[in-house]
Amino acid sequence: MVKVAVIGASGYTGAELARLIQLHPQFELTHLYVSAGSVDKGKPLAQLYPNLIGTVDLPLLPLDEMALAQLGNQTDAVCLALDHLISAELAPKLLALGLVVFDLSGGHRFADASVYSNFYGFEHPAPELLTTAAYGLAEWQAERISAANLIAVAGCYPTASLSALKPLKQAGLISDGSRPVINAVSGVTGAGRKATINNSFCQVSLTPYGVLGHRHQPEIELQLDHEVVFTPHLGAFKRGILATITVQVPNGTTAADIDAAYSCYNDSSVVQLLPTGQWPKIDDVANTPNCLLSWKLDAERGVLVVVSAIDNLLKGAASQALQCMNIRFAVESGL
Ligand SMILES: NC(=O)C1=CN([C@@H]2O[C@H](COP(=O)(O)OP(=O)(O)OC[C@H]3O[C@@H](n4cnc5c(N)ncnc54)[C@H](OP(=O)(O)O)[C@@H]3O)[C@@H](O)[C@H]2O)C=CC1
Ligand SMILES: CC(=O)N[C@@H](CCC(=O)OP(=O)(O)O)C(=O)O
Repeated sequence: MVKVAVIGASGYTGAELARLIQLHPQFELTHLYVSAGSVDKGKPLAQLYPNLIGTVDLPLLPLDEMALAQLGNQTDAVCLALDHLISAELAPKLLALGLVVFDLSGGHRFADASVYSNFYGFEHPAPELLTTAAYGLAEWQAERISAANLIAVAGCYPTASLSALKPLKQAGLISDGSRPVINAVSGVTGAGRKATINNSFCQVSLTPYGVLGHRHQPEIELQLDHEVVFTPHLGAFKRGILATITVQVPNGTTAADIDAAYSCYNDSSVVQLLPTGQWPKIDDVANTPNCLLSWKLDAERGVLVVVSAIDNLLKGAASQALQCMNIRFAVESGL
């Protein structure tokens, strides 16, 4: 059994990940942590999430210096379901203890530290680590993930977008000089568990945010090696992301070319193509680890529309982290 602890376990992604690890036949969930001063320290996780009663019995422990120092003897891997800067500060300490670190935040997704000052609002505290991290988009980075001790689990919108776009890029089906246009809507759990005025029920409607400046635009561009225009939206539902992506394809592109590009997912149980004419819905992916894709081509005008749907807390975070853990420790799926 591989022993795993979760830090940030009372949050939305941490709680999902705790459940998935607990149910995995080859992982043992050892500890759940919150901050040293957390109002939830000492409470069983299942008190915060009663759907976990009988599944996860562990309490939320305060992560003080002593708990941190002991982790090296108590566990093999640690998952960070934390704010980006806190993750970036903790990761070097955990790696120094010999632990394998799976970071669900954006704290290690860029080799170039200047992205953190430009898009995240902080100077990265451990820039020397950034080139050692494997990007955790499971279907595309298995080789690097299997060899890394620091895995930067892919972002939620980037997962939806890249799952749709990478097969096209790989097949040369994105016109040179064009920028795919990604319009994506996320449910409110994407903003985390902490209450703010922007995620309060009566405030949420359907609106874009982060226009021409969201931190996921450079993440998508880096991993796609192609410029895009990305516009996120917040919608009045709990969980899920639906991305509608418009792509300019080269002259002469046929439906058979698109089919061939997406055949890379033929053996995937997670990323699945819907039959032509059937579009994914949020309800089809909420509470599942799947990414559902569907597309339509206007061959005459060279325009392709691809729709991609995921659960932001699962394929966009926790179940993707579990996929990465499966790859890193060479164990069976357990999803
Ligand atoms: N929500 C989503 O859809 C997605 C989120 N992510 C990323 O995953 C990370 C977690 O997100 P999410 O679950 O939504 O966040 P939440 O705000 O829901 O949870 C954050 C967790 O971190 C804990 N925490 C805060 N400070 C510390 C600390 N110093 N030490 C230990 N624990 C701490 C909080 O508990 P307490 O404050 O009580 O200590 C809580 O358990 C973020 O980086 C986010 O960007 C990635 C993909 C999707
Ligand atoms: C609806 C909402 O607020 N979504 C979050 C994205 C989710 C997230 O946590 O981003 P990472 O994947 O980079 O960690 C946002 O736009 O900041």
